[in-house]
Amino acid sequence: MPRKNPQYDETVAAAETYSHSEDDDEEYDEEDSVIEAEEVPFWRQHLPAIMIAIVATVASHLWNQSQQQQSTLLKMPELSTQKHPHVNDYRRMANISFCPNEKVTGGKKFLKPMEFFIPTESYDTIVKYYQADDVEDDLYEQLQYSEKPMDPNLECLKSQKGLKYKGTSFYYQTPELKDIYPELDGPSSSEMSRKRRLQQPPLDFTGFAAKFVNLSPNPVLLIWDGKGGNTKNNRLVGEIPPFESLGTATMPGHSFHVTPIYDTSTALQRWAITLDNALVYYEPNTPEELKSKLTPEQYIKYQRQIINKAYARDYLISSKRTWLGHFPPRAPLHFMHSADYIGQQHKVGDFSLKVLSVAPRAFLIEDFLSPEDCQAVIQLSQEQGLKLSTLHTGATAKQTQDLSTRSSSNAWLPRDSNELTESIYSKAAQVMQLDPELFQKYHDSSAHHHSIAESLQVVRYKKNGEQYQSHHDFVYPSINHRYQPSRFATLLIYLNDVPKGGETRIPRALNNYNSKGLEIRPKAGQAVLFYNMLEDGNMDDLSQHGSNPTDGHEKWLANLWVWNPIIG
Ligand SMILES: O=C(O)CCC(=O)C(=O)O
Ligand SMILES: [Fe+2]
Repeated sequence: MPRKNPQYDETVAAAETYSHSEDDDEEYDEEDSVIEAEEVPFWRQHLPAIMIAIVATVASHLWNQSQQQQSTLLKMPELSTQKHPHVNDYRRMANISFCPNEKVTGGKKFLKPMEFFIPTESYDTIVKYYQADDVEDDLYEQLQYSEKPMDPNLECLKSQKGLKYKGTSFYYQTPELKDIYPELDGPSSSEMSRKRRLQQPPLDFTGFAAKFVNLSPNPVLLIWDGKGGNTKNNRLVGEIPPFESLGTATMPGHSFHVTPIYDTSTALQRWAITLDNALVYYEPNTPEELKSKLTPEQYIKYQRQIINKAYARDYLISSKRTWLGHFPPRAPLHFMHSADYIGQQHKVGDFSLKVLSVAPRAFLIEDFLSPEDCQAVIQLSQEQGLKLSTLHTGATAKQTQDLSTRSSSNAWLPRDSNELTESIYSKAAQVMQLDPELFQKYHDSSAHHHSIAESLQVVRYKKNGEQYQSHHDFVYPSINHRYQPSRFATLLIYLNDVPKGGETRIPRALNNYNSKGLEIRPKAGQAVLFYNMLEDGNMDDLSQHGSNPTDGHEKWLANLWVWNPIIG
């Protein structure tokens, strides 16, 4: 997995090959990054030296960090290294059924049943998904399982006749304006005036998430063609290992291509991406060729992608949204606050959450921190030292710095830095109605079994126009991970008042009035909670957000990212 170690320069980070291991306490950073494609052959040639440099850099970083933390460490409860009970009976296959007359419903408003059809060749792969749940094979490492699968769905699957298997699951139906503004949808308004009054003004931001899948047995590089179609503007998005995928935020009409990893001048395939064609496949071989050519390990990975492709098509038809996740769909384990209409209030203990946006779900929490606490957090981050912020493109990519995308600096504060950070974590858990025990500091390879929260990321934007372009906070997990870990929710905590510029912007927030979507002016001590995932397990493309450039005033905020179901 990519590390967020700021010392990891882009050349080194690009040298990382894909791996499932969580090997230190490093955390993800955001996506949307690009680096010069021309650099790639260099690091390929120098791979051994670079690998040594990685080990040395990470080791020295960890050592520095442990030294730093020891000096500030307080007496905190012993952290568990056990798998937390909240994932104990987790089943990846829980939200689908292959049995006739068994409707799987999410049991919630806006969750609608849907049918999907997958090829019958995928029988073995489906059985293995059930078996992996039985034995908790979290990274789908076993090719064969000795135990017989237990799930009754398999009997139903076996008894199905036909060219495809039919299954049921559910999708989240994006609310419409009439749901969000019930007062404008009253019986008094005639059909004509209702239409006039309920209309999203054309949004001035048209970006969206796109996902690229590599169905070839060779790794490829994904390259954004850049502005103006000049090859000089080409930017590397990242490497896509065989039968894996890579996502990035893009704009309509932008084009991308893939190349072999040793020859960035040969475009194997090129796509112009649109919102209704935002999930694309590089598939140079026929299924028959692949069947004869692939190892059993590769073939099952290929099959997982084929099932996902079929599911994605049916999901798009039902929900009208791109499926950015992986089959089998799995609703988040964590509680999600509902958001029925703008202005709705939820009382949670000492806090009140006010709905700012229904799609995506975003809430304002006043008085989350006192002005003194805000200052103390800023000071703590300054003592630690802020470093230029970095970016990454998801589970399969590296990270880098791109000042035109993200120009701020940041510092990371673990939960147990002091009593104040400790209290921020308990408040965050309270606001999200999640178990505070799950918000642990995570620091070793078993981390994903016992924490759902990253360290607090304190961010400073200088006053001269620093910004963060629209991006998604979710990451795209590998298809070969039973938990499909991703950033589920973001809690933004504003640490100072910013009278002009620097607004948080959610540019695609559904609303009746504003072409800019939703803009939030930072106010010290206020927090904003939004979800990056939907209740059907898909990533929420509408959660795309950014920070407007500052305009004469510094901006300070803290990000707290919460993962579902655990940190991967
Ligand atoms: O600065 C903001 O308002 C948003 C920050 C953000 O989206 C991030 O750091 O991921
Ligand atoms: Fe963000």
